[in-house]
Amino acid sequence: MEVGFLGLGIMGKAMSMNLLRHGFKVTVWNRTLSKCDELVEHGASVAETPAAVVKKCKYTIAMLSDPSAALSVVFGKDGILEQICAGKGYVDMSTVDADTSSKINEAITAKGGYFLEAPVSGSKKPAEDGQLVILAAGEKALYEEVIPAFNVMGKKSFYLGQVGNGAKMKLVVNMIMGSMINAFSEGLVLAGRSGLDPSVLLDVLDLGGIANPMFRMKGPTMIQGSHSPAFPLKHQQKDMRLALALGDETATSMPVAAAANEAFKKARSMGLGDLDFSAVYETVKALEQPSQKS
Ligand SMILES: NC(=O)C1=CN([C@@H]2O[C@H](COP(=O)(O)OP(=O)(O)OC[C@H]3O[C@@H](n4cnc5c(N)ncnc54)[C@H](OP(=O)(O)O)[C@@H]3O)[C@@H](O)[C@H]2O)C=CC1
Ligand SMILES: O=CC(=O)O
Repeated sequence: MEVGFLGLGIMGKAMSMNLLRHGFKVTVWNRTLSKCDELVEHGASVAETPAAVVKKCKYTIAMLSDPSAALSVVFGKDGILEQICAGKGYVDMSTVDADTSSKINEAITAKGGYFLEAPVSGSKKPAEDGQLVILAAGEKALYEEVIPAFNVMGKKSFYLGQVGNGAKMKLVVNMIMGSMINAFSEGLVLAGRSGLDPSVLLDVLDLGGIANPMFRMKGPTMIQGSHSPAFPLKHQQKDMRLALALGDETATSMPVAAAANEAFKKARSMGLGDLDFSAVYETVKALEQPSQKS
């Protein structure tokens, strides 16, 4: 199967590498073209523009940072719309909001193409291991045609119906995740300031009802103050912002998520946006320790 792949960041690189490893013929494009070199070493072809990828491939997958990147690759100069036509499919796996996905869907289908949104749950390591959870919505026929690619990139694919449902599901999941990492950060700092060993807290958590892979994986490096980016904090803050907007639309009160978003914004203002989202821990550590007397 031949596929195009747009966006070779942390996720896109790992996902397209998996496709190559499993025998797919892959044509890649990245805004910073030099990032294509490593994929070429593993057998990929390169195209100069998104339009050139679509011209060459029946199916094109995108994994881009945010709504503005997703829109510019479709609507911009040399973008997807210049070449999409009947018989070609476009699958956007970026995390965006439902409005962005719907705009892209309308434009692609107006040209006769097929569209599927398919954001993913899982980070750098699951992407490398082909263990993502894929949240697809849109054209069912396209979903069925690209299942062989999803099976290589992920461990489970959900088909969620109309365009927008994939985006919404992803935002709900990341809203929960972003709130959890904040509560976890506060717990680690509280343990330390209470004279407890935070690494013992990790062991206690891991044996109880709130044990989870995120605490298990991130806890030890957070305690060391190491936040090498797997999921960049700026993207987690984007997801909180988009989830809160979904909360506005649906009149859903989310005070916990709103507080978590403020913490991520604070982290960005401290220059931590390119680090892993676990760096929100540093904002809690940076808060002045209240005096014991007051
Ligand atoms: N990292 C993770 O753990 C996960 C991330 N996601 C989501 O996946 C998406 C990608 O994440 P990730 O790979 O981590 O992000 P990165 O920041 O590593 O990569 C972002 C990619 O988007 C490209 N890009 C940014 N702006 C534009 C633009 N205006 N036009 C064209 N290309 C652009 C970048 O190109 P360039 O190289 O030129 O900058 C790069 O290829 C995001 O939506 C994120 O929320 C979902 C699940 C997990
Ligand atoms: O979007 C991030 C993830 O870990 O999933």
